[in-house]
Amino acid sequence: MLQKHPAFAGVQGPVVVIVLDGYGIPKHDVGSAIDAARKPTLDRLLAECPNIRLRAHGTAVGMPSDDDMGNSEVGHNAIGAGQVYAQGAALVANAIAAGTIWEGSAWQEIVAATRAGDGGKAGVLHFIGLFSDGNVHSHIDHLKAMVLRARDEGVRTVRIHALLDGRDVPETSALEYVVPFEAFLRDISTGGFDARIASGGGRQTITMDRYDANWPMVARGWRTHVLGEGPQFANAVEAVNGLRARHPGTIDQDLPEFIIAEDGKPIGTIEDGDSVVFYNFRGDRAIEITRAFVETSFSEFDRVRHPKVTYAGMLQYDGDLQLPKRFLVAPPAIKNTSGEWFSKMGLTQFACSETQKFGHVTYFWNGNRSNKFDGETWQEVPSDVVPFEQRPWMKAAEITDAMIAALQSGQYKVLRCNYANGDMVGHTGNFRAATMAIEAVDLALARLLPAIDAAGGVALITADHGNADEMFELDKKTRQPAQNPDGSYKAKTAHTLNPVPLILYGKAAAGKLKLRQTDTAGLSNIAATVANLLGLEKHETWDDSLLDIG
Ligand SMILES: O=C(O)[C@H](O)COP(=O)(O)O
Ligand SMILES: [Mn+2]
Ligand SMILES: [Mn+2]
Repeated sequence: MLQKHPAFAGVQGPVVVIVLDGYGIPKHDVGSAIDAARKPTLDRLLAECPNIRLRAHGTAVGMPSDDDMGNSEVGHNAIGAGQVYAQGAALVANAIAAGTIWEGSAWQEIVAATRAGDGGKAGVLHFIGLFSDGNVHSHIDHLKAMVLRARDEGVRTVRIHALLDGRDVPETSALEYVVPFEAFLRDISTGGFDARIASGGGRQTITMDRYDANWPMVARGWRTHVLGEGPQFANAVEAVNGLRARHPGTIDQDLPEFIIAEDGKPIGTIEDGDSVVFYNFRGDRAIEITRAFVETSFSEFDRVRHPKVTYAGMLQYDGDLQLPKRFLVAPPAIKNTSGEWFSKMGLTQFACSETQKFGHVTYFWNGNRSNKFDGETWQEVPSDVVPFEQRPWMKAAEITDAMIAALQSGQYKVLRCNYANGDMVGHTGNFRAATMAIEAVDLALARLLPAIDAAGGVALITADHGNADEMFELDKKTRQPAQNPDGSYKAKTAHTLNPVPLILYGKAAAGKLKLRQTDTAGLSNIAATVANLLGLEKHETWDDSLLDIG
């Protein structure tokens, strides 16, 4: 059990953690939607309340290096678990470097199903995944290593289904990946080995939906990858150029699907006897397409055909649901989360967000666990299914309504929510909309904070990583916002490497409680800080509390 704190009995009312998704602390005011936003509440909090900066990227959240930006998965894992685990990106890179990935039964079964046999028809090995080096969902180097290994182990035909990124990497960078990769595939396609990109499309158009927000997107991906339906091109370079010409101004993540065909026939439909590796390591956007492949009875959309394939995920995307059963690398085994221990202490917990971030504040928060702990209540506000630059307020008001109702009910001691705006609108690259997104969050806080005071509680206001703080690409050398020859700036859609704020709010804390800035302060220190605010000592596995009890 968590011990009573020796010096502090805890605040009388509830402790609320508010995650402003994608709200980093900007380095430059140029290109910062956070500087540009009118946000009187946040400005007042930063001026009047104890606040510090937290590290939210790189090794501080379990990424392979400090050049890696943070993301929602690793950020919410760190906040909820109070600890840093080596995350998917690092686990896969290590498994490839050490060669352990090839020794596992999953890889061997994938290869055995498609290896050229004596006379029998060898199947095709398909790789589907996000085609970039963003390292949030996937890394193209992992794909390269698997294609080479498959060739060396006797697979004859490889087909790649490339989801164009432009969201974790610059918004129109697809050809920087496609051109060298098609050249690499041509180089290695000798001696009877044949590897080619067979289909693809923008990641926000096909396949990579999450949290059941937009199944038609997954259906469209199925028709593309499995059935080979869509506009045809001779190769992926021509596809990207052709689609850009047909859809001027469309950034990579939003491009439509494409099919590579010869004489009108798609070169890489997925058939009985083939193997399929979904090579994203991150789960949220991998679960729906995985279900479409592995479930026998399936009613989310009409699959038309359900090929009998040997399917593997790069990781297991949901351990509780065992989805999928076959996976190449074991996911991090996250234990002793704050949700679990607060539950063991008999504390009631409330978690709320809108669909786009609902799994973040529940599943990721609880260490990738899809079931609730005792005493937990989860509330999902359905997200709009529209481009978020058209509705940058998203569901901030409705999440606030739900939080206020939960606070007024008096039923919960520990509450948490996620406002998706700064991140989801930040990913569109639309500066004006991102500014409005931050303003919507500020309005929401202006309503929520008085309800916390009325309940005698406190809030920790923070973020999981930056995004809206940098809406223009930075020059690689100077790290300043990069200008085009005509003086304009290039929009940036990805997360940032910036720290995030941690603000301690509440009349119940005023004057007595402060936050300690340390060199290493990061997201994984939040769980222990919450425990202290509840009058408890941290669990021994959690990183230190940042609460200064005066
Ligand atoms: O999946 C996405 O939308 C982006 O790749 C990462 O964003 P998130 O980590 O904030 O969800
Ligand atoms: Mn996020
Ligand atoms: Mn994001």
